[in-house]
Amino acid sequence: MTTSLPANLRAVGSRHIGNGQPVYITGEIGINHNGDLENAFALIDAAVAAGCDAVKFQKRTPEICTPRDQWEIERDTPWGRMTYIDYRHRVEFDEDGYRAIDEYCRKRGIDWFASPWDVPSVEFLEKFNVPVHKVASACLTDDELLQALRATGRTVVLSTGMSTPRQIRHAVEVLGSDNIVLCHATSTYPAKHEELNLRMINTLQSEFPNVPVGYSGHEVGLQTTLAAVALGAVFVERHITLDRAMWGSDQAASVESQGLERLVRDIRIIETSLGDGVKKVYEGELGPMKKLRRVPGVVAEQQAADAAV
Ligand SMILES: C=C(OP(=O)(O)O)C(=O)O
Repeated sequence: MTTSLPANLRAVGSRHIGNGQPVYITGEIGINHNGDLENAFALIDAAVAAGCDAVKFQKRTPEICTPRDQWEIERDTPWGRMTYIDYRHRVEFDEDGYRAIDEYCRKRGIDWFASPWDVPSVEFLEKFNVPVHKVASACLTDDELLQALRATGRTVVLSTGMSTPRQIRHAVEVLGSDNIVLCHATSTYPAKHEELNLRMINTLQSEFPNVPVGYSGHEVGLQTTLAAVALGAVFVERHITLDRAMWGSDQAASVESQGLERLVRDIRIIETSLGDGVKKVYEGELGPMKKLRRVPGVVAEQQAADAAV
């Protein structure tokens, strides 16, 4: 699993995340499937139609992830009134469910992975050949979980919402910097634009120069995620939904299928437009140069000489 790659690239199955690679775009299904495999398949279809590289889920062991004092609290759900712990089970897929998802994603030609929220969920996901694991911002301080993820040898995407710089540094140390992708995030749903702090992408790039940096967005709208790509994010994750009005805590801050198509289209345009930062005179500029420049230079020779330096 861990191979010797250039320092700023990370393996994701047969692909790579990092500079010079297409942005790895993930449609975060999370629990927006509401425990229904047909919804999950429809969301996978939407991600494939948009051109996403992957879909993502969240995997929890409800008894570990739900504080004991919350278990018996009753709530109204689309499936009737039930306790919180029963609801948490209702939105989890079992092994058969994930086998069906695995098969469907293979058939549709898209990667899938998940954020395990506890150690048994890491073991559960390891039964599948997932290309990468993700650490949710809420789990960044869970050293036991990070150690279990490190032991898998797979690339780990570490989200950094709701975290202090010291906590981020510690998590990077526990995971090891050579096998992770860092992800800037603000963990509010939806996140306010004035709290997105997108320049953190550059701060993370400077502090961890050999670690690819991405963005996990929870804002309303698409422009700010595109700005994240313009700032150099090489991994992007947005929640996706079949309908923002559906029941569920993450639906309202999610992107519907048409928005997702626009997002992927525009990310591909931006990444192509960013180029390599090396100045050149394009063939197509020679005609306008001839017409518009009063003092012609010797472009071809100079360009060849510059390239030789
Ligand atoms: C909540 C998650 O991630 P983030 O913190 O990036 O939103 C997750 O991956 O489950």
